[in-house]
Amino acid sequence: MLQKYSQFMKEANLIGGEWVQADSGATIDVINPATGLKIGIVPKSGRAETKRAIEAANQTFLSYRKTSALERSKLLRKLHDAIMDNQDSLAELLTLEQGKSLAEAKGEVGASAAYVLWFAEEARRTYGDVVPSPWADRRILVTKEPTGVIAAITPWNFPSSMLARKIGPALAAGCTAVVKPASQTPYSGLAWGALCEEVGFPKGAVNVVTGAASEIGDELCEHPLVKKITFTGSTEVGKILIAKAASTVKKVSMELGGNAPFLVFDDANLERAVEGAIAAKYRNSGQTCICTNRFFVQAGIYDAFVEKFSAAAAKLKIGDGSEAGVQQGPLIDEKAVEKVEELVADAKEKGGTIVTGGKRHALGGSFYEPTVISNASPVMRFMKEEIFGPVAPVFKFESEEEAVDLANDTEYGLAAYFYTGDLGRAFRVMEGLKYGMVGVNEGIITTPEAPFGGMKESGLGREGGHQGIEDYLDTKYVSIGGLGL
Ligand SMILES: NC(=O)C1=CN([C@@H]2O[C@H](COP(=O)(O)OP(=O)(O)OC[C@H]3O[C@@H](n4cnc5c(N)ncnc54)[C@H](O)[C@@H]3O)[C@@H](O)[C@H]2O)C=CC1
Ligand SMILES: O=C(O)[C@H](O)CS(=O)(=O)O
Repeated sequence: MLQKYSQFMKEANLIGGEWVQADSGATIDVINPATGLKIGIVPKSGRAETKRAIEAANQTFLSYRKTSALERSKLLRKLHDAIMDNQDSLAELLTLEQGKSLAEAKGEVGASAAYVLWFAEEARRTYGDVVPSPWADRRILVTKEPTGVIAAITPWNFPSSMLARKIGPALAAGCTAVVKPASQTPYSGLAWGALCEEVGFPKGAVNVVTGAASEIGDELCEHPLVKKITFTGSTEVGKILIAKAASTVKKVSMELGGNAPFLVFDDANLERAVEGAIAAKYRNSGQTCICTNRFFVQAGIYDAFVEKFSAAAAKLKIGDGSEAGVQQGPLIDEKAVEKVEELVADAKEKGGTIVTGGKRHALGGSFYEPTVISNASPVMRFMKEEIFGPVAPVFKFESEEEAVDLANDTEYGLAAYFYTGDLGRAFRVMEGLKYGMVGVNEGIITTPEAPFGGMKESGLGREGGHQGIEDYLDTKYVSIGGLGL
């Protein structure tokens, strides 16, 4: 039973340090995906509220940018501690609005804190350069300065950790932020606003606005005081934002859609591959941008893999994420289930065999059975379309070259995984895959120390790693003469 979340359930927007309602008084209902019941409301804000949030963020930026790196680092460490001190409450809120199991929600909150801690440390390492001057009487400096007001637009599938990957580096660099969480999962983002206030970030450093996505998005993309758009979500929306941001030449970071391949070679450790496959497919009920979308298994190990993988998938415990032991919750909404049903029907029409699952769960609502489909073929929609659900199509391949070609046959390039016991094959395949992130004999790879991001139409920029803060800094070259040297 969820009992601790209410303290963070903010039903208002945070603008310039004030918790306010929409100008019109309009609200949006927030629904628990597990029950279909309303859990609360949030303001339906629009352009006017967003404009005020941008202006508040800019006013605060004028002073916040002058804080020392050490000051910012200490504030971020306090934010890390506050998140961890409230991990259970924040996890309950996350499960309530998004549906994932409490265990996964706790993991996401922990990951959020880990990203904040990483950028607390990175805040003090935004080094510039002193360059040997070509002129005897001049000195050359290269400095790093905070970009300014940034706009962070986040998805419903990881409403906390996706924000951490944006707010963390922004505040570390000396930027201020206007955040637009997904309307399906606004409370985690609003809780971030409350936590930032609680630990002492100045009023206006973090502003959180909920409401009509396109209205808020247009204001964020068009307002001249917003210097950067950082977005996590679908490639379709990412392209809209890139185009709109062009009008004022804003910097953009885009973490977009995926179509992850998972290759299993005959020489793989089968038990390890099955364990990695379950983790890489069914985390968050398959609703992650780096979930495996296509399994490619070499002919010699195909039947054994399908048998063990489907048996493991069938054992997953399905239910309301707030219940103890639940491993897979509901999909986010009815539309998501209908998309999954379409893709499964297409596969069956084109010769796919349902080995386990393949239909809505007996719990009803937006629960769907963990599904494995064998005899998958490249003519199926799975090959090109992101499933974003607990369905695993398993394709067979003969040669290493064929596997890499099949894996790369997509406009996406976010994450890829493969299992092999052969070192030479590991390097050939790692270097042949056109993806921003590759798991070798591992199905879970995300960590703050590493740069998260994709190639091709999976995005621009990186989040995490030492690269993650660079997107929030501007480089300035200074040539100093008249020194009488
Ligand atoms: N590359 C990555 O790290 C990740 C990518 N994704 C991708 O996101 C998708 C699922 O998440 P969704 O939230 O459904 O994606 P979405 O693209 O529909 O929405 C993402 C965010 O953009 C907002 N939005 C939608 N239209 C907008 C507009 N015209 N202007 C401004 N904001 C707008 C939404 O309200 C939400 O806050 C999948 O394609 C998934 O692959 C999700 C998580 C991580
Ligand atoms: O939204 C997502 O899919 C996340 O990027 C996945 S992860 O960062 O939690 O691995």
